[in-house]
Amino acid sequence: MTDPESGGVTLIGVAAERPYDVVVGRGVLARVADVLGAPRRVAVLHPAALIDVAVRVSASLEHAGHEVVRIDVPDAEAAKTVEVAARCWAVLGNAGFTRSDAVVGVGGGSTTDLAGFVAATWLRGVALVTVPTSLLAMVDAAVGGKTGINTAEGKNLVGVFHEPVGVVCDLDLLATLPPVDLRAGLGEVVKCGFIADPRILELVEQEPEAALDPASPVLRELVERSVRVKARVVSADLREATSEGRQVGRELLNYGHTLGHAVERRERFRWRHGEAVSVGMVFVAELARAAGVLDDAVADRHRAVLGSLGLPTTYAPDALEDLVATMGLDKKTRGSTLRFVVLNDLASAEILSAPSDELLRTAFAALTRV
Ligand SMILES: NC(=O)c1ccc[n+]([C@@H]2O[C@H](COP(=O)([O-])OP(=O)(O)OC[C@H]3O[C@@H](n4cnc5c(N)ncnc54)[C@H](O)[C@@H]3O)[C@@H](O)[C@H]2O)c1
Ligand SMILES: O=C(O)C(=O)C[C@@H](O)[C@H](O)[C@H](O)COP(=O)(O)O
Ligand SMILES: [Zn+2]
Repeated sequence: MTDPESGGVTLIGVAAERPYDVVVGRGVLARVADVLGAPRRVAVLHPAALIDVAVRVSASLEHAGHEVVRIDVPDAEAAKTVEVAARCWAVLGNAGFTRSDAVVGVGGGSTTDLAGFVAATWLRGVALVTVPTSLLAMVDAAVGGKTGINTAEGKNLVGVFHEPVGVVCDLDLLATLPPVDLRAGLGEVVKCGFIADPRILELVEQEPEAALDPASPVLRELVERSVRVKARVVSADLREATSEGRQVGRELLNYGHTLGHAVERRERFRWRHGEAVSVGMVFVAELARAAGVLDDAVADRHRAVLGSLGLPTTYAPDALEDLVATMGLDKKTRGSTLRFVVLNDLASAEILSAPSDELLRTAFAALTRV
């Protein structure tokens, strides 16, 4: 819903045990204090690169009477480790954080995933507000309550569901986001287009350069549409518990992630998440085509849309065995049965279980062809 009284701020509701809003607008950082309400201790987690934003958020919290502790965490995936979480727990313990206190994550998806994990685990759960600063975190990571850290065995293997009490997306922050990270965020935006909102695909196809411009109204529309997709899917299946047979619940949001997460691990997290998901979506499109469930037009559209944004659409030909081993630990896998979210049409998905080696090889061969 857009609130005309609030200067073009859009509020998108998420139905959780305690429903919350995603605030989307420009110059909206002060809303963090509104979300937190009565004064308390607040830990603001942020990477050094975003200290200016963290200081602004902290100042507005202090102005509202909160007692703020800032915690500088490593940048990007280096934040998502048990060692970093333990360092944050130590700060909270030493500062006397109780169950009435709160954690605020200011940063990209890596920071909000870590902040969520720390908030979920400290005293078995304190309030969390996410302040996503990257496109990817605004449209995906900061919304929906999935928190997590990585282990040597793979991506997000340790984590809990812990919904934020609010999400504040200040679009002005995208002005400083490096273009490579903006592009990676569009990987998740395009995912939302394929799984639920084809208008997103049309907007990107019509003006890919506007999608890559942080000041453009097109990008704002893409953000709002993507957040709506995420909010709708999450609200219907908060704990990713309702995929049954071929029915797809929250696992829908994992489109492209089965192979994508394996690529991230294989690349030692030097690839951006959104880049790996881009390759992962092309792979599942090829898998669905090879399995005879997806027509050529929709399958080909994956490569075309992602390629028009400069996202990767091919991968190393010799990697399949290694990737299959890593996918064995994907959260959708049951026993030794690999399960993939595939499309049978635009905005229509099903689960493809236990694909044969031949099917996997066929899809992978198509992915490695330039
Ligand atoms: N929990 C979820 O539901 C969910 C969903 C999608 C992705 N994720 C996770 O999110 C992570 C990826 O998030 P990401 O792409 O935001 O990566 P990121 O957090 O690593 O941020 C990318 C880079 O952008 C910088 N940055 C962020 N905002 C900036 C700004 N406004 N100005 C300048 N620099 C800025 C960061 O410092 C970092 O160097 C992955 O770990 C992924 O697994 C989680
Ligand atoms: O919110 C979800 O559910 C998602 O799957 C969104 C994904 O974009 C995100 O990368 C998520 O962190 C992946 O989750 P995982 O359960 O596969 O670790
Ligand atoms: Zn993702």
